Amino acid sequence: MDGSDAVVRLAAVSRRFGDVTAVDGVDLAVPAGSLTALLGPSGCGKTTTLRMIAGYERPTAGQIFIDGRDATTLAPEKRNIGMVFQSYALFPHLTVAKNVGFGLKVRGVAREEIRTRVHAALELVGLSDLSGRRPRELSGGQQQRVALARAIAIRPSVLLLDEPLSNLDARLRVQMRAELARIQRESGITTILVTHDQEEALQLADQMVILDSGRVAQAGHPREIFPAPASRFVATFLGYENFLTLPGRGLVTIRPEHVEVLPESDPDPDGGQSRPGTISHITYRGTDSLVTLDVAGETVLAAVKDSDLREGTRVRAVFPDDHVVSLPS
Ligand SMILES: Nc1ncnc2c1ncn2[C@@H]1O[C@H](COP(=O)(O)OP(=O)(O)OP(=O)(O)O)[C@@H](O)[C@H]1O
Repeated sequence: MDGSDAVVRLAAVSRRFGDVTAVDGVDLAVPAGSLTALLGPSGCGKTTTLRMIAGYERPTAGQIFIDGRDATTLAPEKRNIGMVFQSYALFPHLTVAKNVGFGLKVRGVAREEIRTRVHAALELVGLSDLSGRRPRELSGGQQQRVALARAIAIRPSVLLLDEPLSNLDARLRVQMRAELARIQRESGITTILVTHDQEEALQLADQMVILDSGRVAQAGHPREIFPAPASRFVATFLGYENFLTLPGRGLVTIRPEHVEVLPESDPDPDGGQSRPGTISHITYRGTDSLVTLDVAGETVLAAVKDSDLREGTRVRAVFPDDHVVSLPS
């Protein structure tokens, strides 16, 4: 897309802090109603990018457009942005309803209208019954929903979420992820989510933007990126663990669950290449076992279901063509 229908657009945006270039020439277009996930390892520039969109940080170069307007130097409160932080930042002395209505009150919205919008926002996040409680009387997941409702109630042009699920325990995180997907779909609100969790991005995003040292390493729909990472960096970040050179293919990667382990005496299979190797280690993981193979001095990981395999056994590691991804070397 050329970005003309984008709610948020970044054009060659950079941000330096002294010698550190936190964000380095990022172009980004976030279409209306979509969810874009900014993703990458610690220090890659996710939060700085989000803070520049929110207006808490100024770019040292480039431009930011919101709703088609140049917002590069606009104050945060003039940007019509809803934000949810890791810490939720709820007001402890205010009830849930007052927390959710806070942004509307400071914007001078009439009392009746505030009541209607607070009700709708609490309904959307499934908290209508708890509107009179204070934040300390809520679970982490419920506080999270209040923060979301508060951000949505102002009807922002864009909702910015900075690692919103990272303070929740693993089970709740998975539940809230599904809930966030539903809320975003139902509200149709344009959303930018910062996360270092690739599963979260894969599940939620219409567009994934993977950052590496402040630059866009790859951007696209999860279904495009996941099967075809453009570089070793992206592949590693998406959980591809095997990197090896295959004749006719050059440098390739393959996920452990796609490597097959056969008896050494088996013939080369159709539709794939294979290598003899030795099992150096087996880790039982409940639903499968992770088998570490030494293949001519290279380490190959294979996730196998049934395992009467033993350490020290000679085997054949098979790399099926349709799961082998070529990488630039
Ligand atoms: N105010 C600042 N002053 C100096 N350096 C900064 C500042 N803010 C960020 N940086 C640096 O910019 C780089 C990018 O930081 P940023 O917080 O954007 O990364 P991140 O991808 O959000 O990381 P994390 O996942 O750890 O939060 C890092 O090297 C960081 O140390």
